[in-house]
Formats: sequence, C-alpha cells, structure tokens
Amino acid sequence: MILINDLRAAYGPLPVLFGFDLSVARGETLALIGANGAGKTTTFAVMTGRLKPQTGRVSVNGRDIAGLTPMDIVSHGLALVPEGRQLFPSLTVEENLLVGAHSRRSGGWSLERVYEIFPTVAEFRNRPSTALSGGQQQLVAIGRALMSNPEVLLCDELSLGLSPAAVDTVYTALQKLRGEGLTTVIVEQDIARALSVSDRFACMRHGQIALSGPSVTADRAEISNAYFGMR
Ligand SMILES: Nc1ncnc2c1ncn2[C@@H]1O[C@H](COP(=O)(O)OP(=O)(O)OP(=O)(O)O)[C@@H](O)[C@H]1O
Repeated sequence: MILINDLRAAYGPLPVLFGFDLSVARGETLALIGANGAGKTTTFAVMTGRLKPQTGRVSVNGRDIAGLTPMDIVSHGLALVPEGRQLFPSLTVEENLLVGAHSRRSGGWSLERVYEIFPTVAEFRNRPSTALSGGQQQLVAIGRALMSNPEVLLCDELSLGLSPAAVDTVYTALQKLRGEGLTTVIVEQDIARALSVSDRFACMRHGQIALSGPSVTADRAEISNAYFGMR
C-alpha cells in the first residue's frame, strides 16, 4: 500500500534522508523508531507534502505522491496526527474536528463516528479545545485526522508530554482503530510501547533504515544497537 524507494531529502544544503526503502502493507501498523534527529519527522514531512524530496518515490496504492501539495496528499488518503497535536486553541472541539473534514474524501468517518469511538471527545464537543486534558486533546487530533477519511494514518509522537495514564488512553484508542482496517505509521520514542502496538518496526539512524522486522520477534539488544549506532 505504501512504498518508499530510495528517498533522499534535505533542508537547504543539509542532507537529512540518505536514500532508504520502506513498505507498509494495507491494514498494517508500522512503528518508526530512532533517536532524536534520525529523520522520522522528516520522513513524515515528505510523505505529507511538507518537504519535497530530492529524489526517490513515495507511492500509495501505486500512485506516486512525492512532491504533491499537502492538500492533494490528503485527497490521496494520507492524514497526519502532528507532533504536539496542533489543535486550534480558539476553536471548540467540534470545530477542530470539522477542520479535518475540509479536504475530505468519501468514506465512513463522520462526527458521529468519531464521537462513537471516542466518547470523551463527544462529551466536550462544545468546549474550547484548550479546556481538555493533554490526552483528550490527542484524541481530538486523531479524530480530526480521521475526519478526512484516510486510508493511512501517520501519528507523530502521540505520547509526547502526556502522563502515563493519558498515554494509555491514547494507545487504547489507537488499538480500537486497528480493528477499522486503517494502515498506520507511528513515530514513538518509547520503544516498548511502539513494539507493543505495531505489527512491524523500522529503526532509523542518520536518515536511513538501520533495522526492520516484525515487532513480535524484535530483539531488544539488536534494536539498541541499531538505535544507538553500535553496529
Ligand atoms: N526545518 C528544519 N531545518 C533544518 N534542519 C532541520 C529541520 N527539521 C529538522 N532538521 C534536522 O534534520 C534532522 C532530522 O530531524 P527529524 O526531526 O526528522 O528527526 P527525528 O528522527 O524526527 O527526531 P526528533 O525525535 O528529535 O523529532 C536533524 O538533524 C534536525 O536537526
């Protein structure tokens, strides 16, 4: 479903992605892990049209999306839950959700379905988004992404800045979505958490994939080596 081939990207003169391949099958959850600066967010930036790659291919269902605008990419079925949530503080919870419907594809997600799957969000629908706890805001950010009816959900550091209880809430919500047939890529600092919620992992180091494989049989020592560059 998602195929990345020989992806290279730079910020001006600074090369960040050094040519790697990655694939994610339909309905699969892939955990993209790696130390700070490894290139995970930059990979998402290319996948969502926020950064043009220098070379390489990113395709979704066989259609090349590299270099398209963010709006076009949403219409091809990719939605991002950005790092830090980035909700609009002056809008209510429901208004934030409706922002996600702006470049909506046809499909089954609606306000009602988001409220059904995340009842706490429904409870606060008319409140300003800032009135919610961090964990609740993260559910709104996921709900906003779902409102575009994506096939692929890209989640950047869902647990950043949240209490352990809130992280549990968010990941329980994500598990619910696994039953909905969504293809999901999560960037997560907590390796144990990342492995426990994913089918496969890919560990980035210095803009390349240093190690990948099924999460269930992942060898922690091998991952540490790949993560910290000890091999
Ligand atoms: N807007 C930018 N301009 C210049 N350099 C950038 C920019 N964003 C990221 N970088 C650099 O690109 C490299 C990869 O950063 P990236 O954010 O993709 O890493 P990451 O794996 O997501 O790490 P983190 O967990 O810290 O977000 C780093 O060296 C970073 O300093």
